[in-house]
Parts: sequence; structure tokens; C-alpha cells
Amino acid sequence: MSDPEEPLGPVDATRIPRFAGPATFARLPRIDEVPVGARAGGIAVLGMPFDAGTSYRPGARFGPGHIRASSRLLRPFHPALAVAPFEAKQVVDAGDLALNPFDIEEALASIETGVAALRSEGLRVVSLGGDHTVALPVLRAISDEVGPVAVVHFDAHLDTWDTYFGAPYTHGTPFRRASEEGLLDLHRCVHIGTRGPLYSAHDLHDDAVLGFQVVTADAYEIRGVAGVVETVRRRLGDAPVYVSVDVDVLDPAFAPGTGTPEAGGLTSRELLGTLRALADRDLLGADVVEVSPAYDHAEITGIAAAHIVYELLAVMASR
Ligand SMILES: N=C(N)NCCCC(=O)O
Ligand SMILES: [Zn+2]
Ligand SMILES: [Zn+2]
Repeated sequence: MSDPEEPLGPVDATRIPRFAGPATFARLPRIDEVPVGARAGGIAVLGMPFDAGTSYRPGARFGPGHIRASSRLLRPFHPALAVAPFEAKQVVDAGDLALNPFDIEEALASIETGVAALRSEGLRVVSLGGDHTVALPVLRAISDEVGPVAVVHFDAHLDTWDTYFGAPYTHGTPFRRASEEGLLDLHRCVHIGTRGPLYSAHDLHDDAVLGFQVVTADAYEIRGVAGVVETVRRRLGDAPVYVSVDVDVLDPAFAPGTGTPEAGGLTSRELLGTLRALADRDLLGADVVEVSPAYDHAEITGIAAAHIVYELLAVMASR
């Protein structure tokens, strides 16, 4: 029997093979297996199978299941941070939200309600996308509680464009809408890993007005992880942060399974190292989005995404 005082942890891989048993993230307990009182102060991993906001390759609606399937090999101890995240915090898999694939605004409302419900139980939420549109309603739910939020946004793209085909809610527009809606701390938001062609030079001007500083992918070549981290820390001050990770921030060599791939991206090691440097921060929540398994090979993208989620959980458990 498990000790009711201790967090209920993942299935023990030395007793039940990794390729057997429940298909939750990292083989963690389902939310309904942990009493409400024991969940408070914990972390919920929440699937958002939604890709009606994609502008190019679809398929991110299958991202949550793919990330979970690729998370079976994760182990309980994070050596670089010296933390056992599933012992330090009660982490649960809250399953997937049921999101209307034909009505974007209804889907966004369902996400906001779903995240708010978990947060009202005292759980922080790590979202598994889904396309990047899902970040907007998550920020609505968090900002509704704590006011304008500092966002660290890892992405090849700015995602502060205005509309596509006249549509305001897409995966290329969540951070413009968030800024317009007053959800962002305009002095404390930063993009990391930006690269590739834009629509026009105005894109960068608009982006700065909307509240973002840009750290390009090239900055890693010039200044390394430590240099990037220094810039980010200066931007954030000591504010609590929301971390949004579009898996296309990684080079397509490290994450081919995504909707809008761009050459010249980060290595997995650079991304994990940058996330790790946030371990002394108060993380309000996080997402890992844009995993599109139909374009993945040998679980390359799924494994990268599972490790990104694990890094985020370890960072959250470090404080
Ligand atoms: N959020 C992601 N992954 N991509 C946005 C790209 C929008 C475009 O097609 O220009
Ligand atoms: Zn992107
Ligand atoms: Zn994005």
C-alpha cells in the first residue's frame, strides 16, 4: 500500500515493464486516483488535442497521446537539478480536454474553463498541445487570477501576427491576442529561438510594441546557453513566469514532427539547458505544443517533447 502522506508516484518500471500498464504521462497516476486534498499544491499534466488553428501541416490534435507514449522511459530522478519531481510534488495526469474541432472559440472557452477548474483545486497545469492557439486561453485563466503575466516563449515563430484569412484565433496569433487582452506583462515577455523568414520587417516592430524582446536562435551560436540565460533573467526580473514551448523551436533535425518547421533551430540540449536555468523561478504554468506525430519518425519529436515536459516538471518541483 502507498503511504497516504506521500505523493502517489509513477508505476515502478523495475516491477511492471515500461511498455505495459497505463498510458498516462510518465506512467503517473490519473487525477481521479488521487484524493482532492492530496492534489492541492501539485501539478496536473493536461492534454489539449486541438489543431483547428494550424496554418500548414495539421495533426497536432494527436500530440498529447504521442507525447505520453514517448514518456514511458522517463525515470524518477533528475540528476542535474538533484530533484525527484514526482516525490517533491504530487503530479497527476488529468487526461485530455474534449475540445470542439469545428468551433475554435468554443474550444478556447473549454480550455479556459478546464484550466481554471484545475487551478482552483491548487494545481498548476502543464499543457500538452495541440497547436499554439491553446496558449491563449491558458493565459486568460492564469491572468484572470494573477494579473498580467511574464511569458518566456520558445518558438521559431513570433506568433504575434494579426489574422490569417481574417481569422483572429490561430496558432500564429495567440500572443498578439494575449497582449491586446491585457494578459501580458509588457516589460517581461521574451521570445527565444526566433528565426526564419517573416512576412515583413513590420512584424518585428509590431512584436516589440506588443511587449516582447527577441532572442534569436543565432544567439546560441554567439553567446551560448549561459549568455541567453543572462539576457532572459535580466528581462524577467524576479517575476513569476509562464513558459510556452513550441516544439518547432528545436531544429527539424531534433523535432521533425511539427506543423511549421524552420531550419536553423536549437538543439535539444540547448533548450533543456535554458529551461533548467529557470529552476529558481516561480513557474505559473507551462505548455509544450505543436507536436504533430504524423510527421514524426522514430519518436524523435515525441521523445524531445516528453523530456521538455519532464524538465518543466523538475523545474517546478525545485522550488
Ligand atoms: N505557431 C506555429 N507553430 N506556427 C505559426 C506559423 C504561422 C504561419 O503560418 O506563418
Ligand atoms: Zn512555431
Ligand atoms: Zn508557435
